[in-house]
Amino acid sequence: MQILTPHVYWAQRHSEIFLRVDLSDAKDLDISVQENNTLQFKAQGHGAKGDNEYQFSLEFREPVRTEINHKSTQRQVDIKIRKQEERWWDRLTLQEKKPLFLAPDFDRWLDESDAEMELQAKEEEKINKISVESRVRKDPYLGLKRGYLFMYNLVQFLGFSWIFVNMTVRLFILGQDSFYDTFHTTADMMYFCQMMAVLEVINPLLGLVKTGFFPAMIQVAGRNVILFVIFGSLEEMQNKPVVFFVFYLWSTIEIFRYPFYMLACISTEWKLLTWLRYSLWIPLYPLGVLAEAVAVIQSLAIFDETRLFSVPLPALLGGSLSFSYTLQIYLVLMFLGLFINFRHLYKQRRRRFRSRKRKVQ
Ligand SMILES: CCCCCCCCCCCCC[C@@H](O)CC(=O)SCCNC(=O)CCNC(=O)[C@H](O)C(C)(C)COP(=O)(O)OP(=O)(O)OC[C@H]1O[C@@H](n2cnc3c(N)ncnc32)[C@H](O)[C@@H]1OP(=O)(O)O
Repeated sequence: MQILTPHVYWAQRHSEIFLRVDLSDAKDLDISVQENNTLQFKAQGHGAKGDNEYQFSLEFREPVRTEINHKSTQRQVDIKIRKQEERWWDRLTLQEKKPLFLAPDFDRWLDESDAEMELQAKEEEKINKISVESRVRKDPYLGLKRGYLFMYNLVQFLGFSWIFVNMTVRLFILGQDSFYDTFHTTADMMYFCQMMAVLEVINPLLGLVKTGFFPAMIQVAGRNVILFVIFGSLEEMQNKPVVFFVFYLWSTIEIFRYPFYMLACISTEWKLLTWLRYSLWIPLYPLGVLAEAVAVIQSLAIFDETRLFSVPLPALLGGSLSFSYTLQIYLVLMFLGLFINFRHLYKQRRRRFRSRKRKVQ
């Protein structure tokens, strides 16, 4: 009886061999690797010579493991065999002359260097997976932390947007007249947002964000002195145009900063928003500090006059020490704070754009 041989296609990787046997609807498969390192294949199926029994054997170039992985589909039989040693073979069979029924499987074919690159990519993928998994495992509260930060940023974004839109609309409708009652129309919301902002000092302490504690403290304390001490406690300050400029400058940066953080919480980035977050402060920060300094200077005479927060002194030293002296020291601190935070933001900007450039390369 004539022995029919199917067409067999092969490809290899460093650790395994793939065989594709061109036999459709194969049944009664008998596939094994014998002790002499030879693969024996026998099956009933539809091949080049119609429905028949087909068989072949292949003595491999180097030792292989005896366990075989195979899958029969409607079109073919796929066989995977592991090499004993992870090594690239220069041919499949021990005999130099290639059997006639054997051909390269070009769908799977890789030469040695491509296979090495594939191996490397797989290794890297494995390492990445392990590092992501270990990060998640290390921090079981990651979802909770991100959820909290997302909500915090959302609330701040809504608060500052309300202030910004309210002031802009009033500016368009009332023109310069809107400068004089900024405080009465927006102070409640600003109080709320700035009280919440205290969390921005606590968050880095709890390790929730990578922000430095000092820059955040300077920012929050600096604004709260202006809001609660200068504007909040002196009615005479509340209808001055400077309130408009201070609130407008604060809210302009925040309507970009908080959405940027919200996106960071869901590992998303919009390039334009990132650029605005890390660029707008360049003009806004000095202008903000200037407006705040004007507010402090305008308040000095009022504190002298009202003696609010003045420290009682022995009669010999002349009654009381006006709070305006403390504010004069604070004015110096403000410019020191401006310098520290300007440098911090400049570094953050460089880090951000440098790492983005590296990612693009
Ligand atoms: C007791 C005595 C006190 C004396 C103080 C006296 C000095 C007073 C001087 C005060 C001057 C203040 C003037 C100021 O009020 C004027 C103005 O504000 S004018 C308007 C313009 N202002 C600004 O542009 C400043 C805006 N503010 C800020 O940018 C921040 O508050 C600041 C702390 C200055 C810097 O932010 P940060 O360090 O957080 O930088 P990053 O945004 O790059 O964030 C670093 C990474 O942390 C992640 N992060 C941070 N916060 C969050 C959050 N809430 N949710 C999620 N993620 C967050 C962020 O994504 C970064 O991560 P990654 O590096 O992975 O991207």
